[in-house]
Amino acid sequence: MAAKSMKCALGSQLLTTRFDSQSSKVRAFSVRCSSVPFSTDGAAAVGLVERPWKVADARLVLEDGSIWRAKSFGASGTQVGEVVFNTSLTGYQEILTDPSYAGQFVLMTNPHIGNTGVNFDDEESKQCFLAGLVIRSLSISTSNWRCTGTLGDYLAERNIMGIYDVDTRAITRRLRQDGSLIGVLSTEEKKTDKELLEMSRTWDIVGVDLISGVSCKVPYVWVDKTDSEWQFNSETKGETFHVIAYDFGIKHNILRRLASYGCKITVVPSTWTASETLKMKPDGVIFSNGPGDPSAVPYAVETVKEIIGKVPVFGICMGHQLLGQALGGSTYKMKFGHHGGNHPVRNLRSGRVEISAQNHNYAVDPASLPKGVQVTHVNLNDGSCAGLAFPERKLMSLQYHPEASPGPHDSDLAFGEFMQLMTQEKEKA
Ligand SMILES: NC(=O)CC[C@H](N)C(=O)O
Repeated sequence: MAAKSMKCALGSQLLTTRFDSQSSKVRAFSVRCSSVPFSTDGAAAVGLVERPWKVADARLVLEDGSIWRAKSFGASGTQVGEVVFNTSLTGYQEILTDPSYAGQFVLMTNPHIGNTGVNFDDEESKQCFLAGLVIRSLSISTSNWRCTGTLGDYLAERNIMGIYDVDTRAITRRLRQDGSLIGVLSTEEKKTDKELLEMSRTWDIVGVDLISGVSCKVPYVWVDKTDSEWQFNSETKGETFHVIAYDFGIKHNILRRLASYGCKITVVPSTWTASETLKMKPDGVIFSNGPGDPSAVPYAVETVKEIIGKVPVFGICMGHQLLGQALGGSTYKMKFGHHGGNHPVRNLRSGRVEISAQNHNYAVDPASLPKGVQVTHVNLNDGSCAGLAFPERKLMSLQYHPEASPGPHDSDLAFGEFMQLMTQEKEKA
């Protein structure tokens, strides 16, 4: 009798299914769990026998003095960072690999995370730069045709801490009320609550250059495109533009979308000078997304200043904030920022509302911008500036993510607008 065995690795657990290929009947089924939890309420579990899959106790100590007890998965140790909440329902792997989260703990408001595991295609950068992951319930099993591993193993291999069985709703309400908070996550029992609190109160993310830690070190050429189901814009002319993309922490899908629109792309480090860029005679320049405080990177603002007006430029998120500053405007820190795949934005030129993917803690103050700069998009949740254009100086920018990944694709047309900007410029020459 021909029998086959299918194995699916789930952390250090093993799920084995044996089936008879002639009768197609499952003959044996076993699940071994040692690191993947069932969701249990921490308080309710008191007095119960410890579950075998629990890795370690962890504490998240926030700077307001609150202490959140949780269970740990992924890496162990002690880590400090700013806690932000993300309202995306899907796409945790893209979120984990978005370099703009460097220095931050991402708390997912969706309570059930890990159910699709991880795969090779959903990486948005070569590394996880975030401080850690905070979730309510870690899925006991993974089920997806692309799955190549579990979330727990993925985080452990990348030395990223995660916690589950923590009241993510209560923390989110606190962050909404009081604003973003610095926190320290620790699995080290010998560290006292006081020590961890002290650590959270002496660390700061404002004024720190986080871009230099995530940017590439040398230029490289990007060629990968998105798959065919991403072809939303039938009006692309198929012209080839050479685009220089400044890597302030660039997400791969920005590069894939540009490649799909027919661009030849050279990615350059954040410190690449304007004169080196202009010498390469690009048709356009992208200023990418990136982590941290836009006021902490004056060298990048200088570079942007020297490039604008000379070639068409498109700023995305951090790139948009740097453009705002380069134009003479100012940026400010928001109360708790925007993080998620469900933010409504109004395109003021078309009147169209786009549901957008967002991830930022800073915003451009439109009142600080000089005459001639147009606010093209507004976030409908709080009225903040979500996009700019200055046709005279061939620039456009968005505070959010037209490349999605994860998130809705409503704003992909922005890449088409950038192609138009480059076409107009080519026609003038
Ligand atoms: N996604 C990004 O580029 C983030 C921009 C900036 N670091 C902010 O938090 O506002």
